[in-house]
Amino acid sequence: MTTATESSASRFLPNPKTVAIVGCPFRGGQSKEGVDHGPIHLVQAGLPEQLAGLGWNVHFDSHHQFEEIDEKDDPPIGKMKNPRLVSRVCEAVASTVGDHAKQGRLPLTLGGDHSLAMGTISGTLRRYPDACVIWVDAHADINTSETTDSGNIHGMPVSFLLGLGPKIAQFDWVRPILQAHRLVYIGLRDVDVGEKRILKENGIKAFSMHEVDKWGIGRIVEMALDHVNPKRDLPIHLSFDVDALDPTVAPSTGTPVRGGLTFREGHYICEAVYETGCLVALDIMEVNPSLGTNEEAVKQTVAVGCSLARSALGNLPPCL
Ligand SMILES: NC(=[NH2+])NCCC[C@H](N)C(=O)O
Ligand SMILES: [Mn+2]
Ligand SMILES: [Mn+2]
Repeated sequence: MTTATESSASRFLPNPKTVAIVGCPFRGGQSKEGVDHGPIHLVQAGLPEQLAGLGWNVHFDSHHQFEEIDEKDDPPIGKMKNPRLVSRVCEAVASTVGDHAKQGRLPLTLGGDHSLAMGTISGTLRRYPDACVIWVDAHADINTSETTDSGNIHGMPVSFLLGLGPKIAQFDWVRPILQAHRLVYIGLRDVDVGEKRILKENGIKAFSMHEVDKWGIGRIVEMALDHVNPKRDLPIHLSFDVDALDPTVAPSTGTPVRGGLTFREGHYICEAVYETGCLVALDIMEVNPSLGTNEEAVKQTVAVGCSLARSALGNLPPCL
């Protein structure tokens, strides 16, 4: 018989395990309204209580308060929209996430748009410099200020984390940087031309939906782990954009792309990462309760955000 404590062994977290929920009501990395309400809905749906039910000490006081910058004081830099705002918000998130990690807590960041991962991953790397990143997404989010078409910074956090593209003074704080071989993608299916070139030039490993179809999700997660964490002894930051899931599974998100992960494939990734005992930080991003055709779609997406987090934090299917 496996008890909750036995099955929750973690290589990096002190016992009893503590999760710090970092709610980030932020939308400045893209232009659609509503994604800033994502974290509020996830918490209202009972996520803190659900994690407590899995045996975690749950740290959650309130959502992150961000400074505001008037739009007229934040003109685009090149094509990049809201650059100063995004930079300052992510810098604040980096120190919050980094501090939680230094206190031995697992930061669970609720987005908000995916530009926030520039902050969350920077924070993780301050505590765990050898951490690897598993980025689950329909998109590569690796545009630079030069390759972006949209100008939305939620399509660029990875390039900043890797130190790619032109140096931009406002983002000087993004340190330490992530090494390309410590990053792996799962779920890609909408990658811009410039992004494809960047992935190739930097030898970044990516498992698109084509490979998921070909190998099945079990093999894919194994191959992804073999790439970034061959001995299963490095800390893992899992950054999960809910648009990695098929829009029939997670409809309420800003940039849905058909042909995505099934409900089980998405949850399997989270469960398998949990099982490594190496998870040190988790992001659940891009839940937008203002989008989706009806109330049911919103509820479903919020519920899926919560269940992905539960799976990554040890909620294995009942017979396991
Ligand atoms: N985090 C996301 N949902 N990113 C979508 C990015 C879409 C597109 N590649 C862009 O640069 O704008
Ligand atoms: Mn995406
Ligand atoms: Mn994303």
